[in-house]
Parts: sequence; C-alpha cells; structure tokens
Amino acid sequence: MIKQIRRIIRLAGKYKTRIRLAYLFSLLRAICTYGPYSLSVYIIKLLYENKMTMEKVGMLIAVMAALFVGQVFFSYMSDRLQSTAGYLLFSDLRISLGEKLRHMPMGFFTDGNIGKISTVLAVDMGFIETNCMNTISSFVGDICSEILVISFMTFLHPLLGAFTLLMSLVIVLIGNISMRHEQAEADGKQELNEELSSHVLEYIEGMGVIKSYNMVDRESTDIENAFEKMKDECIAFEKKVTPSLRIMEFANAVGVLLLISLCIRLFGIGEIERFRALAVCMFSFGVFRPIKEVYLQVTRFAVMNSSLNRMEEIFDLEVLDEKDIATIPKKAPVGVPEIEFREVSFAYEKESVLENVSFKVEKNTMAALVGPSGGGKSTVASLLTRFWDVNGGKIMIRGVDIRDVPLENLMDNISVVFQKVYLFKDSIYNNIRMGRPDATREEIIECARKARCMDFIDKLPYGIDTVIGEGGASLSGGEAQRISIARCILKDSPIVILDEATASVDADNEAYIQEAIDELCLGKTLLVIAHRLNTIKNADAVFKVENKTVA
Ligand SMILES: Nc1ncnc2c1ncn2[C@@H]1O[C@H](COP(=O)(O)OP(=O)(O)OP(=O)(O)O)[C@@H](O)[C@H]1O
Repeated sequence: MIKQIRRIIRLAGKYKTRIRLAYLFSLLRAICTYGPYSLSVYIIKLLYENKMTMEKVGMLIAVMAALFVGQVFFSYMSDRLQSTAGYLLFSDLRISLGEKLRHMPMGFFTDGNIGKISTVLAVDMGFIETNCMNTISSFVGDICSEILVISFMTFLHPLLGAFTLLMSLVIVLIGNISMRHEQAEADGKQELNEELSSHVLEYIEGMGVIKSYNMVDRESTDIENAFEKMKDECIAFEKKVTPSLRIMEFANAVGVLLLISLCIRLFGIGEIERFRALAVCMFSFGVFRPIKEVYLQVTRFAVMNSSLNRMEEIFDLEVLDEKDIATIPKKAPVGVPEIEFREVSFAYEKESVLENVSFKVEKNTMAALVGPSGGGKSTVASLLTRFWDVNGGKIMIRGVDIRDVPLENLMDNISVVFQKVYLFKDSIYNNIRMGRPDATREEIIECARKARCMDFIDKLPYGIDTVIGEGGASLSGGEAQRISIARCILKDSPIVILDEATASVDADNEAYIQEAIDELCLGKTLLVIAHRLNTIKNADAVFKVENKTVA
C-alpha cells in the first residue's frame, strides 16, 4: 500500500503539494478524533479522585469543542484538497493520454487495442479518479490513528502499548497475505473488463453486417456469454475476498479479548491504576479499528493497483519517433522530385509487404497505384503519411526524409481522401472547418460549393449549420464523401492521396464526387490508389504494386 501511495504521489506531478497537504490534514483530523479519548481518561481520573471543579469542567468542554471543530474542519480541508487534486490530475492525465495516442503509429489502433484504450480511459482511470484520493487519504488517516491509539495505550501502560502494537502487526500480516491473493484476482477481473469492452465495441461497430447476415441471435449469444463470464468473475472475486476480511474481523475480536484480559491481569497484580484499567476496558473495542479499516480497503487497493498498471502500460508504449531536425520546404530544390520512395522495405509483422521499392512522383502530376488486391497499394499510401514507418530505405518529400520532420509539418503537406469517410457528430460547417480551423465562414462555404455539397446542404433544415450524426450517419455515403473532400479542399495541401472514393457510390453521386475531386486536385501532386481504368488513362505515371515491388 505504501508503494501505491508513492506511485500516486509520483503520478500527481504538479499536484503533489496539494495531495501531501491533504495527507497532513488527514493526520490532524486523526489527532482531533482521538484527542477526546485522552481527555476522557483525564475526566475519569478527576472524577475518581474527586478533583473535578467547575473551572476544570469549563476548560474540558472548551477543549472538547475545539477538538470537534478541528475534526470537522480538517476533514473538510482534506476531502476538498484530495478530491479536487484527483479530478485535476485525471483531467490532465486524460489529456496527456490523448496526446500520447496522437503520436502512436496507426498500427496500434488496428491491432485490437481499441478495447484496451476505452477500458483504460473509461473504467480504469474512472476508478482511480474516484477512489484513489479518498482511499489513500483514509489510509493515511487510519495509520496515523492507529499510531495514536498505540501511543495512548503505551501511556496507560507500556505492556498494553506493546500488546496493541503486536496485535496490529498480526492484522497487518493477515491483510498483506489477503492483499497479495486479491491482486491476482483483480488483475484477472480488469482483463475481463477489457475483453468485454472490445466485444461490445465490435458488436456495435459491426451491427450493420450482423443484421444483414441475420447473425443477431448468434452474436447476441456471444455477447451475453461475455456478460455472463464477467458476472461469474465478479461473484468469484467477492467470494475469494470475503473470507480474508472475516479472518481479520476474527483477529480483531481476539485482540480485544486478549487486551482486556491483560489489563485485568495487570490490575490484579497492582500494575495499573483503577481509572486507567477502566479507560482500557472502555476503549478497547475501538483499539484495532483503524488498522482493520486499512485492510477493509484492500479490495479497492487491489483494483486500483491493477488499474494503475494498465494505465501505465499505455503511457509506457513507444510512440512514433518524431524528430524536429528538418522542415519540408515549400518548393523542392531543382531536380528533386515532389515524392520519392528510395529502396523502401516494409513488413506489418514478419511477412514483408514491400521490398526495395523505389519510385518518384513529380510535382503537379498524377501517379496511379495499380495492382492486385493485397498487393500493397494502400500500404504505399500509408507509409507516405507515416501511419507506419518503413523498415528499410526512406521516403522523401521535396528531398526531406519524412522521419526528420514533425508529424504536423508532414500532415500540412498531405491531404488524404479515404474510401471510408468519418464525420464527427457536429455541424457540417465544423466538419469542414477541421481542414483549417482559422478559415472564415465565406471560405468554408466556398469549399462546400467547390466540393458540390451545396445541392444537398441547401435542402437541410439549418443548411451548413445542420448537425449530422456520428460518422455522418444522417447523410448518404456520397454526401459524406463530398463533405470530406470539402474539408481537404479547405486544407489545401500540395499533395493529395486518393483512395478511389467513387468505388462504392451510385452513378449520380459518382459524377458529383468526380467533380469535387477534380476541384480538389487542381494544381496538386496526386497519388491515387486506382481501381478504375479511367484513372489510369488520366495518370501521368502508373505504378504496378505487385509481388512486394513497385514497377
Ligand atoms: N494492418 C495490417 N496488419 C497486417 N497486415 C496487413 C495490414 N494491412 C494490410 N496488411 C497486409 O498487407 C498486404 C498489402 O495490403 P494492402 O491493403 O496494402 O493491399 P492493397 O493493394 O491496397 O489491397 P486492396 O486493393 O484490396 O485494398 C496484404 O497482404 C494485407 O493482408
């Protein structure tokens, strides 16, 4: 647990002081909570010795009141500091995780990691955010309280103090054993959570296919099984956790009995005064409460630990090696092509897809990539945008190796029209504006017009300000495609990669899209993944991507 506290403090970065201050307030709260115990002993003593006076009563009431006020105040301060620190910290962590993901190679997102990312963001981070600060603060408060209780017992009689310490250590031992046991269970539970997320995401994403192939029943059974498995795992987890908690309760009860017995024995042999013995008997039931409370949190600690591991796993992933040692010039030096692949080799996994591929694309020309399905056309385009990095050779734009420039500089130079369009659940206006956020309204409307979007935009209730569904759900495929082209026209990058977008739309839309593309490609260098003969006819150069080479 101490390790976890250190881990959280390390993670807290600039909020460290806030968290440490919260712990200090927890300590002060513990002092104010256990202060009245010592006072009670003093009151018993005074009553016993018949020395209670009105003056002392007034003083005792004042001190008690101050301790109660202190308890409320320090609790408030500690809760306030720790909870705001938690929310501030996790807001920053989510932003930096987003930043991290921005710099991950595309391969990471396609290799089944989406479930992991969403579980870490929503489940793991959510759990740590809401639990870690108050769990740790209670932990600090409880440890301080137990130390105070042990000191108080030592003050009553050193032997009682030593016994309380010994019994607390026994409870710590039982707690640690059970924690180790629970950690493995918590890891398994969180992994299952991730599996379930991936399953649900896949199910929702593939809903169209599932319905069209009448697979709803089969897929529903799969997903129901996953939920069932999760339920069983949760019940098994609770079953495994409960016995160790009961053992701890038992150890606590035994400890209290032995403490009272020891106290009576000490009183019997005249080792302890009557009022002290009375105080021990009165307070013995709460003596091990703080240390027991620490280990009642053991489940939360175990899940938190596992969540922290999973979160750190993502933070530790290797990002794309982004250098800032060059900038792509606006104009290529004389004799240098706009795009050059030089002896490029690449493999997704072990099997290589491209070997020693070399070709050049001159400025303002159209190069078509043709070849059989699976030959590597999309791979060539993906390498140019650094969705993946080459394993050998280099890719240059205007003579500069694309690995030497910041990703932002590279992407300023390239626009991609994907076959599968993704639009955000926002207005058409904002979807187009993403191409260049500082564009004026007039410029955005002009781009929509150039991309032949106005005919359908004018029919929408709020025109260009109409909000569309996620992924462009409320638009036809061709309309969504034209909006994505308007976005690229606004971006106005000198190089355009086109994965022939008209393949899956009807003839009317195809004509519109072709016009939009013609507008987009004016004065640009084009790399087209060609699926149709027409494209090849218009191309200045045709590269056949086949058998791991480009010819
Ligand atoms: N993310 C990936 N992980 C592993 N292998 C991949 C990945 N993407 C593509 N491949 C493999 O790389 C090879 C080239 O695929 P690529 O998509 O580049 O071909 P393509 O010529 O564009 O095909 P198509 O015309 O069908 O789109 C194929 O064998 C494919 O299975």
